[in-house]
Amino acid sequence: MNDNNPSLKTDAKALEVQNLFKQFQDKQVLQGLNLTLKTGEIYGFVGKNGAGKTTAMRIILGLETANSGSVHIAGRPVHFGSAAANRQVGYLSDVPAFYDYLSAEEYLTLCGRVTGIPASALANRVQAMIATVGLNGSGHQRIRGFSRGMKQRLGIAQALLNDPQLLICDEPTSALDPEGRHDFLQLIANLRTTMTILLSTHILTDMEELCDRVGFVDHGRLVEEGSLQELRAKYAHPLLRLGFADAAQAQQAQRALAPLLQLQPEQSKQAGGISFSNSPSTSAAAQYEISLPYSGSYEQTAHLALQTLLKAGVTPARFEQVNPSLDDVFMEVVG
Ligand SMILES: Nc1ncnc2c1ncn2[C@@H]1O[C@H](COP(=O)(O)OP(=O)(O)OP(=O)(O)O)[C@@H](O)[C@H]1O
Repeated sequence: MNDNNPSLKTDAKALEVQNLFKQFQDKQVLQGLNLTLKTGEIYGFVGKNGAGKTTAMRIILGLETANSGSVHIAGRPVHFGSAAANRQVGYLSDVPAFYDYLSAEEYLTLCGRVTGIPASALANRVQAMIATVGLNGSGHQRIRGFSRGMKQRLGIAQALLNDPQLLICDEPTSALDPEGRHDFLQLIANLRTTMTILLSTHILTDMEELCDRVGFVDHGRLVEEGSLQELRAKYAHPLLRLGFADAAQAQQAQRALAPLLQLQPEQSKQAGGISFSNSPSTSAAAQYEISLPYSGSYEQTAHLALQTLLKAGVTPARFEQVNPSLDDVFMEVVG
């Protein structure tokens, strides 16, 4: 697929957003957003509700005007309402809308006609897309009977119909159950290297496996970006997490470990200290929990912590190494 796709063979940036500003009434939504996607990468666009992700995506798609700034796709400028831009980009919304009295094949054929795919190529293209998204056998079925996951697959088929250089997915997994999410993410992973993909999401665990890079947007600005490895190294410190059977043991452990790690017990977890978890939903041992951030070797830290606890006469009910998740990094950057 995409053998004729020039963006995958040139040095032009797949997407270049420069200094984008957008105001709705008196609300400044985008405040100098810069975003550059390398050709062929999968990029996670992450931000809290209202950070400006959808607005940015709509401007990239030529569906919304910007007050100032520029958007280029594969070196070509995008203007509001520009059909040329739409041809280069495939778009999938969180809950795509269809004419659900049509079958998947009829719907894709209609979309292909509207977007000008030559009649001679259309039938084959529709079948190829149905196969790509794993809807074989369901092409004749009315969309009305499709599950959400199937609809999302059909949405991807529609987005890919024009052989876009850039695929933009806005919260594509938010309406799916875990199995639907898994299948959808696998489908996106299979598209890796055939095109450039920009995915916005709140479900950060979905990004962990999939994205080559992640960018955090906050108040309409890109505040940080990098590979997960880079972001973890910069922001997220690994933890030793220890669970205790009761509060007394946890407090005793806390006193013993505090001088060892040169941390004051009253420091908050965010400040890199020791904290108690008292979530009623967790097991007894997990309710009295101490988290110890560390840098350097896990083995050395774990030995030291265990020796200290044994000396203090406290036995942890649970002892685990916790690697920071993307959620932790996100909280650190925009929390
Ligand atoms: N057409 C509009 N008119 C007025 N305000 C708007 C319009 N579109 C978006 N906004 C406002 O712009 C802000 C950013 O919205 P946007 O949808 O871009 O954020 P988002 O990061 O995609 O958030 P979410 O994850 O909740 O979709 C919000 O405060 C929203 O209410």
